[in-house]
Amino acid sequence: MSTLQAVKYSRGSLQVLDQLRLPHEFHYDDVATSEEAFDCIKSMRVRGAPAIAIVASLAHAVELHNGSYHQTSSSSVLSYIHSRLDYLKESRPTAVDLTNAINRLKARTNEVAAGEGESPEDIIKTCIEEAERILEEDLQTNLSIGAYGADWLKDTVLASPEKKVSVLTHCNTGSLATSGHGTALGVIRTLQARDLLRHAYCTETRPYNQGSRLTAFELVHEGIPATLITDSMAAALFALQKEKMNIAAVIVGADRVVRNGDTANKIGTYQLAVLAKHHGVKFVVAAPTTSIDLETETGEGIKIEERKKEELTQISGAVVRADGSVDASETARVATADQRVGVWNPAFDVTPHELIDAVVTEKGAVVKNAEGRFDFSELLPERWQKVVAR
Ligand SMILES: CSC[C@@H](O)[C@@H](O)C(=O)COP(=O)(O)O
Repeated sequence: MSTLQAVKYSRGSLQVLDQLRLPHEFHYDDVATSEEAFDCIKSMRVRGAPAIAIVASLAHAVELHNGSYHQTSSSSVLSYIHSRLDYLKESRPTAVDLTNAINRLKARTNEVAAGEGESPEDIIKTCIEEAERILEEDLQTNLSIGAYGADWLKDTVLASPEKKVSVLTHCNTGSLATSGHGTALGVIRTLQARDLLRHAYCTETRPYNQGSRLTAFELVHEGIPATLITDSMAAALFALQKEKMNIAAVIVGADRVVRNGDTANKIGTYQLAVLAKHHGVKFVVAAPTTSIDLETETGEGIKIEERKKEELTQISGAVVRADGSVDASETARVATADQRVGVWNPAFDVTPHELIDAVVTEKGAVVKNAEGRFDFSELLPERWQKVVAR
């Protein structure tokens, strides 16, 4: 079975799967410039914190590879690269992976430019190679998150190995949101591979339906036993199915985990954390360390993206024929509300750290300390030092 690929990259060429057409149609767009990447990210043809960072970095790498800078000085190439990266950073504000990737590319190109006799070509080559490393590292990162997450759940909620665990997830955090395997969905995949998973539930994830369009699709594609629910069914699921199905954890991804552990993720995550607490279900955030923002102290400092009203008042999909089959060649956009109604459409919410039991990263699982706070100083000693030194 082939794994789903959000991006296809070789040096000088980037193709990005148009996720707005899923699950009915597979179509890759060529993305060769920063402008094309900006549009692709903003319109959510690619989405998910790690995938956004990967597409921005690689699109700029492609742009550099295909450009001609032979007559330019090192300093002008450096400032060109940095201005393109700054532009890309504005495409979506909440996921910090993008900012972290851009800071990494800037720091690496600064380092090379500061060396003696480095040519514009050296700076360009460095930027391209660093962007490629971001892609390569992400897959390994996700596999590690999967392993640490499955270990943590096995140690924490599995009464006995025979008693497999069921979990609920929200939004999409799988291969389509990353370079492969996924974060929260990566944990579910690893549980399944270890024969520890009883059942996976996924929410529809209104208003953009990443859960029904993407996660449900990935779960079916991977042959994982799964059930789709609407966001509003989570409380009833815990009340009526928790004991029977041994639903032991909610596992979600993150767009930004700040210093005290408060976590921004897809709208609807916070209400799931409240419900999980009420029903004695563990609440786990699975995210790479690139989603951790040590600069921001608490969730109050996170900028939440607000999106256009049509995401609530309209929906698009493939046409269903009278016999129940889906005609992928015919799509329709339909109104689901009076188009004049006022709309509030925050794309993310912040789950307070009090409601989170563990943050699972590629370096291990972090739980709260005796004071009830997450402490990332041991996980990220260098980044921590830089922050506290300020
Ligand atoms: C591994 S992706 C983690 C998060 O980015 C994901 O849960 C999420 O909130 C995605 O939001 P989206 O608006 O689809 O980019």
